[in-house]
Amino acid sequence: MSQLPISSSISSISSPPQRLVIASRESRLAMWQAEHVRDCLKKHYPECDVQILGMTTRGDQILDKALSKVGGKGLFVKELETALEDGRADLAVHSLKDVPMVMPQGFDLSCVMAREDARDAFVSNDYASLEDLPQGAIVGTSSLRRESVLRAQFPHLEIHPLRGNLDTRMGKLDRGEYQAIILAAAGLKRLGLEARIRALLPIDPYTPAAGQGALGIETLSKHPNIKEWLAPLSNLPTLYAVTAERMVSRQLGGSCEVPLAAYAVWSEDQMQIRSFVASVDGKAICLASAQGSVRSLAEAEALGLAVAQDLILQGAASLLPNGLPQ
Ligand SMILES: NCc1[nH]cc(CCC(=O)O)c1CC(=O)O
Repeated sequence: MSQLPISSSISSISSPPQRLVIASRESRLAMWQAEHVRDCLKKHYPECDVQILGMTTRGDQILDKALSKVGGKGLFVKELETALEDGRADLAVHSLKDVPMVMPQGFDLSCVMAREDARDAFVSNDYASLEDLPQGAIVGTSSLRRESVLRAQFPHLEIHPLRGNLDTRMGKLDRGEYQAIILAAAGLKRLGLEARIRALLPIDPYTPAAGQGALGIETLSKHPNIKEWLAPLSNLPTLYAVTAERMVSRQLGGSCEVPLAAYAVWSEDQMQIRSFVASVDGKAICLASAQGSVRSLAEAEALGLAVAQDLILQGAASLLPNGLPQ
C-alpha cells in the first residue's frame, strides 16, 4: 500500500511570510519604489516584518559616462542580486526598464506590478514644448532612443548627455546647463515632481523603452515561497504588456547601445504593440506594430516575437552594433 504524500500536501499550503527584506538602490526613486512594495506587502501581510536594505550599485557610482558606454542595464542590478544570493534579502525591486532582458541563471523576474505612466516627459523652465525650443537649444538625455527621435523630429536642436539620479538631472536643468530635458514621466510622478512636466510626449513617435514605468521584483529561483507571496502584488495587464515588449527587445539583443523602443497595451484580451529600432542620428528607422488577441503569457510572447520578426525583415539587424543575437 502506498502512503499518502502528507508532507508535500501540507507544504503546498504555505503560511504567510513573517519577515521579508527588500534590496533596493539608494536613490530617492529606488527608495520610493521599495517603500511602495513594502507598503503593498504590509497591506497583504499585516503581521510581516518588512525591511528595506539600501545599497549603492556601480550604475549609481559611474555618473560621468553615457549608460550605453559603461556596461548597460546589468549595472544597476548586480549588487542587489548578490544580496539575494547571500540571503541578506528576499526580493529586489527594480525599475523594469533597467532589468536585463535575459535574467541571470538562478534569478527570476517573479512579479510585475501595475504600470505608472509609461510616457516620456518634456521638462523645461523656459519652454512649454519641444516645438517651442529655438535653433541650437540644448536638450539633455542619455537615452539613445530619445536622442534618435529628437534628431529625426528636430534636427536644429543640440542633444547633450545627461546622467545621474532624478534630483541630479533636475539640478542640472535648473542651473541652466540645458534648455530642456527628457525624463520618464513615471519617475517624476512617483517623486511628486509631476508639476515640473511641461508636456507628455506622445507614444508616436516617442515610443517608450521596454518596461518603462513598470516595477519588477526579482528573486532567487530557488526561494521556496516567494512567488506565491508576491502573487497578490502582480498586475496582469502590465505583465502581458511588458512580456511582449521584453520579447521584442530580447530578440534584438536587448542592449542600450541602440535606439530601441517597445510599448504595448493590453485590455480585454486584446494587445496592441508598437516598436522601433533606429540609428542614433534618426535617419534610419524600422518601425513595426501589431494587434492581436492575447489570453496568456505565451500569446503575449508570440505577439512580441511577430513584431521583432517584422523589424528584422525590415533590416533592423543592420542597425544593431553587434548584429542579431546568436
Ligand atoms: N534609465 C534610468 C531609469 N530607469 C527607470 C527610470 C524611470 C522610471 C521608470 O521608467 O519606471 C529611469 C529614469 C528615466 O528614464 O528618466
